[in-house]
Formats: sequence, structure tokens, C-alpha cells
Amino acid sequence: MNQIKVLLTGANGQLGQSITTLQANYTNITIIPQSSKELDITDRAQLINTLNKHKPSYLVNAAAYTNVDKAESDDNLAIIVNGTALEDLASECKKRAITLLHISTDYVFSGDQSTPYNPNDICNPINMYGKSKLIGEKLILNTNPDSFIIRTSWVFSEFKSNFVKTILKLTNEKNSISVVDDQIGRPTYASDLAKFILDFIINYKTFDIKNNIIHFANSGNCSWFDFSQKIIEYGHKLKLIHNIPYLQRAKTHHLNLKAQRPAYSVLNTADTEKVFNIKIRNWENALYETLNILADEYHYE
Ligand SMILES: NC(=O)C1=CN([C@@H]2O[C@H](COP(=O)(O)OP(=O)(O)OC[C@H]3O[C@@H](n4cnc5c(N)ncnc54)[C@H](OP(=O)(O)O)[C@@H]3O)[C@@H](O)[C@H]2O)C=CC1
Ligand SMILES: Cc1cn([C@H]2C[C@H](O)[C@@H](COP(=O)(O)OP(=O)(O)O[C@H]3O[C@@H](C)C(=O)[C@@H](O)[C@H]3O)O2)c(=O)[nH]c1=O
Repeated sequence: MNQIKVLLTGANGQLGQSITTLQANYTNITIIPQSSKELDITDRAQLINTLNKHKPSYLVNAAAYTNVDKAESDDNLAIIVNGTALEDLASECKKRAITLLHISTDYVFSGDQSTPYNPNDICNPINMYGKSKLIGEKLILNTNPDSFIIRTSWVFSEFKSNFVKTILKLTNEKNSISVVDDQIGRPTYASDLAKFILDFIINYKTFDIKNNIIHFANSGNCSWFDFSQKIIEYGHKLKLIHNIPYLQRAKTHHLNLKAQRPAYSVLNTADTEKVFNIKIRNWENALYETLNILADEYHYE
């Protein structure tokens, strides 16, 4: 089979590292990983050079400005990286017939709903990060309607910093931690998303895809508090945590965070599971696997 060349931007991020790690399982895919230093997606000349040099058939854009609170004051940069730069990305891909897969977020939704969000539900982001990501989605689909937008939520992994690793760290430093119980979402293991993306590249032409906006998240809903409870339970079982701390419930408005968060940002993945004929595993199972990997790394250190 011919090798499929996939250029990967944001390669040092959680998703980027998860995709490059999985490369070994996909002998017919060649990933060309580009860190932010190798390819700054806001630099059009650099983008053109990179595309001309590598001539990929696919571009997976895992690059993003992901600091939700900082985006409130650093809005210019967030809007460029997550928004306006993507018009160039989409048009340079279109010129070269490169299929663009772009990753977006549950934070494009307001959180006012109480039932899971479908891909075509109205987006009305309540923070700057969500606004910038929505600008990006729209520019991509207007410029290059053959692109795919894969929305995900609450991403965790063994890589970089993320909520799971923060809770493990806090738990080992404090006797008591407090976590909000009034935001509901779907935690997603970056490696499960990475596998979905690579399988998608191999198989999507064989599926009847009617919507270029696709939702992917591990199954099951929870609050950050519920998520923390499981991180602590499994972390203790796997000896990543030595003392179980007191876990206190908190409310978002008491935290005085710079950015607002949607109270309910559960993505509906029913269409994804139906169209691609997959069953997405639950987040607890995926969390246990991540913690197992972290425990192995920890015990070897
Ligand atoms: N993390 C989450 O909870 C969620 C993430 N998403 C989306 O998933 C995608 C992947 O997120 P995730 O892997 O967690 O994010 P990370 O923050 O882990 O990684 C993002 C990567 O993008 C890179 N980057 C930032 N600016 C640029 C730029 N101008 N040019 C090139 N690269 C750049 C960063 O580089 P550097 O390391 O140099 O800063 C970083 O390596 C993003 O689109 C994000 O919006 C969606 C829902 C939830
Ligand atoms: C560490 C910590 C966080 N929290 C709260 C703050 C916040 O509302 C929530 C989660 O913390 P985070 O910093 O991970 O939240 P946040 O940066 O909002 O996470 C989001 O990131 C972007 C990139 C996305 O796209 C979203 O899907 C989502 O994952 O938990 C506590 O209540 N106690 C704690 O000890």
C-alpha cells in the first residue's frame, strides 16, 4: 500500500505527542511532526515552505493556544493562532489538495443546554478561547469546505501538563484539595482521539460522512470533581498517590477564574459512533490506562 503522508502541526502538544507515539501501529502512515519551533502556523511563508517541501496528503492541525484563562487578556494572540491563521492554513491546503483535519473544542458551546450538544447545534462561546476556536472553525469551513473539524473535550494524557497530572501533583502536596462540581463534560484521552484521527485518515473515504463537523470524546459525563475522585482512587491503587487527601466540592464562581467556563459542555458522539461504526470507551477505563502509563514511568525514574 502507498504511504500516506500526514503533516502534524503542534506536534509537542498532548495530542501531537499521542499521534506520533501511535505512528508505530500504522505502517502505511508517515507522520511528519512539526513542533511550534519548526512550523509556526501563523507564519504563512514558513507554512508554504513546509508544505512544498514535504508534500503531505493530509494536515492534522493539533496546534492551538490552549490556556483558557490567559486567552482573556492575550486575546490578540489567541485569535490569531486559533482563528485567523487558519484561513491561510485552509487555503494553502486547498491549493495543494491536502485534506485538512482540524481539532476544536466543546468550549464553542455556551453550556446553557442540559442535553448533549450535536455537531450542528448553535455555537455561542462564553470565553475568549472558545470565541477564537469558533472563528477558526468558521474560517476553515468557509475557505475549504472539504476540511474536517473534530471537536473534543477535557483532554488528558501522560504528556505535557493537564488536569490529571495537576490533580496528582496537588494530591501529593496537600492534605485537602477543592474542585468544582458544577461543570459537566466528557473527559477524553488524547491517545483515543489520536487513534480515531489515524483510523479516520485510513478509512474515511469508505464511510458515508454527511457532516464535516465531528464530535469525539470518551463516553460518560462527569464534573471535574467526579473526575478528580477517580484520579485519586485509581492513582492511589497504582501507588502514584501515597496519602488520600480530603476532596472538597467547590463552585466555579468562588474560584474567580479569569475566563468563564460552560456549565454543561457534553458533546454528543452518537453520529460519530454510527457513521464510523465504533464504540467509544468510557473515560474511567481510559483514565486507568493513562495512570498505569504514568505509574510505569514513575517507578522507572
Ligand atoms: N487540552 C484540552 O483539554 C482540549 C484541547 N482541545 C483542542 O485539541 C487540540 C490539541 O490540544 P492539546 O494537545 O491538548 O494542546 P497542547 O496545549 O498540549 O498543545 C498545543 C500545541 O500547539 C503548539 N502551538 C501553539 N501555538 C502555535 C503556533 N503558533 N504554531 C504552531 N504550534 C503552536 C504548542 O506549542 P508550544 O509547546 O511551543 O507552546 C503546543 O505544543 C487543540 O486544537 C485544542 O484546542 C479541545 C478540547 C479540549
Ligand atoms: C486544578 C484545579 C482546577 N479546578 C477547576 C478549574 C476549572 O474550572 C476546571 C478544570 O481545570 P482546567 O484548568 O483543566 O480547565 P480548562 O482550562 O477550562 O480546560 C479546558 O481546556 C480547554 C483547552 C478545552 O478545550 C476544554 O475542553 C477544557 O479541557 O477545574 C478546580 O476546581 N480545582 C483545582 O484544583
